[in-house]
Amino acid sequence: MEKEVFDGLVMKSTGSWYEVRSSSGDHIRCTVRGKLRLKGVKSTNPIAVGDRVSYALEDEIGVITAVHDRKNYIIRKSSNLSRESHILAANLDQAFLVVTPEFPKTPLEFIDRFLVTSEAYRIPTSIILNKIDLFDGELKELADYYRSIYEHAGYEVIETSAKKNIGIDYIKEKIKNKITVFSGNSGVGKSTLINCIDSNVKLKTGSISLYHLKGKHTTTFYEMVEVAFGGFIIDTPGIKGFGLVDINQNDLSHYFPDIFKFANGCKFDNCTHVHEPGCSVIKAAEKGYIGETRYNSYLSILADSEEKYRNPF
Ligand SMILES: Nc1nc2c(ncn2[C@@H]2O[C@H](COP(=O)(O)OP(=O)(O)OP(=O)(O)O)[C@@H](O)[C@H]2O)c(=O)[nH]1
Ligand SMILES: [Zn+2]
Repeated sequence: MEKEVFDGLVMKSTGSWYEVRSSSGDHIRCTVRGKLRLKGVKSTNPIAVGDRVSYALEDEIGVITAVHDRKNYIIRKSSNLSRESHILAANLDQAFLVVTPEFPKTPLEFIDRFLVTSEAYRIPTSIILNKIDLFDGELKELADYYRSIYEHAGYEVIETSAKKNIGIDYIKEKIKNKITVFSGNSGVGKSTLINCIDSNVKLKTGSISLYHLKGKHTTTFYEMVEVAFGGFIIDTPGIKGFGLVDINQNDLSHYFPDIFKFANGCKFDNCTHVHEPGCSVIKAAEKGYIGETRYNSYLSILADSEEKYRNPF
């Protein structure tokens, strides 16, 4: 007799077993047997947090039989030397990048690099300007400066104070029934914020060591947590952006929507918008239509990718 197959959502992955949430909310420990064929992805882990899977039950244990098509995923190279990649999470509805203009200062270029990766992965991203309670008086200008840069670039900027309970209801509304990744530098208040959203949520990330021929190397697995009012949160402590995306120099401007919208006026199709004559991006930057800091980050990331191109190892 054919075994009954259920649909579930992967909440946790350790690389060897998975925690899958059933449609009724139970958590089932699952394994994978044999090889799961996945289209187009060469990765060390076939299943990641956020994956929707089919599984069959054998006694109390689930066996994952299929991974459903992903709408997106974030991936990291297993190591610098490796061609294999590790999928960190899949099917993300949105990312919240938590930043503070001071205490501690989140560098603008860090924000821009994060946004490049989230654009590349097609994950809608909002910027959360946290600790807004600290930015009154003279410091208000600084918060306004951050806000205006990213609103002008087309991103939603949400001001919050985890301490004074500002903006929290709005965040809750946005999280409801979605998979949301929280990211941001250490100390910006991610944990405090998440604790305000749902005080029962205790986020963890597990580090599991994998031994490769080239020596020890640590891989981080993400874990998803369900919030009481519906929805799932993934916390990504300390990571820089979503990790590596290989971006072709000609494609970089695609990931700056505020820059890319001017690119179709450029004289040359392969314009890098750095020095070319007849470049409408340069013109737009000079006229202030493109934010100065955004354009500078574009140049800086482009220079990095040129460097990598010349010295791939
Ligand atoms: N004034 C003020 N302080 C805050 C706010 N949110 C968080 N903090 C404080 O900022 C410090 C860092 O907060 P955490 O929540 O630990 O920061 P985190 O981003 O989770 O840091 P990591 O765990 O290192 O990634 C703590 O002392 C918090 O009390 C806020 O809205 N206003
Ligand atoms: Zn151009």
